[in-house]
Amino acid sequence: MSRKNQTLGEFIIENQAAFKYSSGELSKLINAIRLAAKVVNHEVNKAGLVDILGAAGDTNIQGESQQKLDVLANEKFIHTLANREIVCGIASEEEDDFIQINSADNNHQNKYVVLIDPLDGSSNIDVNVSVGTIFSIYRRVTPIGTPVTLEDFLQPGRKQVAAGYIIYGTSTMLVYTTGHGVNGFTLNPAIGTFYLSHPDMQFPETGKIYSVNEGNYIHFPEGVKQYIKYCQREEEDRPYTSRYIGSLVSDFHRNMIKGGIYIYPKSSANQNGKLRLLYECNPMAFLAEQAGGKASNGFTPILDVQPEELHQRVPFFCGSRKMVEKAEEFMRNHSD
Ligand SMILES: O=P(O)(O)OC[C@H]1O[C@](O)(COP(=O)(O)O)[C@@H](O)[C@@H]1O
Ligand SMILES: [Mg+2]
Ligand SMILES: [Mg+2]
Repeated sequence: MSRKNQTLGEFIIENQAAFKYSSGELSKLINAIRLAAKVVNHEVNKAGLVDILGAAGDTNIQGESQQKLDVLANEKFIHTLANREIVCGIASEEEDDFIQINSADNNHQNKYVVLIDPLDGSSNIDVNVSVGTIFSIYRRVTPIGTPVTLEDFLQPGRKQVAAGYIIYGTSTMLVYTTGHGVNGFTLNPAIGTFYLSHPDMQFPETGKIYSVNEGNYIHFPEGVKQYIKYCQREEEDRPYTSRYIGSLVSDFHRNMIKGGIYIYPKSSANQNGKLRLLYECNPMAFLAEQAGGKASNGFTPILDVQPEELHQRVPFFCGSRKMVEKAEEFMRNHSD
């Protein structure tokens, strides 16, 4: 039974037995993510002091200008994961293709693939607003002893064995699930240890916060426009409050604690929206469902969407169950 203020290390060991394939490898993997999180946290916290603010000068496969911290966080996570004999492949927002990681005996014995958004909320890095890292973990489907293939990464979200995020905010937290609820751990920077501060996190069934970039309003589908109008009307428990940090991890985290909905819909400019299915929407959807919330593309649960490409985008509706259901109702009733 998890105890408040238990360390993350203790929690991982104690909960390992609850995991179906428990051979200790997933625990080692979560421990590696914990280590990489601390390394990146250290860099984020002193970002203004050393030369890691601003653009790195390259663009990633999505045509986005890479920030120096995007590149640094990407390197730290890949390096930390690759050196621990647990992963056979890594895919990242900042890498065009997936990275093959062979086991020390050269026999492709490792079982897990990891997909990461090394630095989420890149537009907020230089302005000292909270950012994050998102991770998603699958067991490979191709035979052990053979190199991983794209097939190992293009699994529906429902197949995830673990997912989570790190939020580098007023405090640094690691929030994750292995399919047995969602738990949040806060880093004590003085001693570099994560403690269980938010056991069994739950989305309130409904809330009064909506998060959407209204600057894109005119390009939104009619269903989203009508839902935003519904949120703003003086009726019942409305109007709701608009809150949009512009870092998915931070908007999600706030909504999970206070109740709310985050929407990044398709638009006339982006037919599939902006967020990436594999390393943004799937992990957040797994967390949302494990915390009693809901996540869809406006119609279908995100976790049931069959991925086709590594960096594919998907419209994203996520948060308190009743609010997402209401938004879906508007999408059904107001098709473009
Ligand atoms: O500036 P916009 O278009 O509202 O987009 C903000 C969204 O884009 C993101 O920054 C995309 O993630 P990255 O920063 O990892 O590319 C989300 O964190 C955020 O919710
Ligand atoms: Mg992101
Ligand atoms: Mg990113």
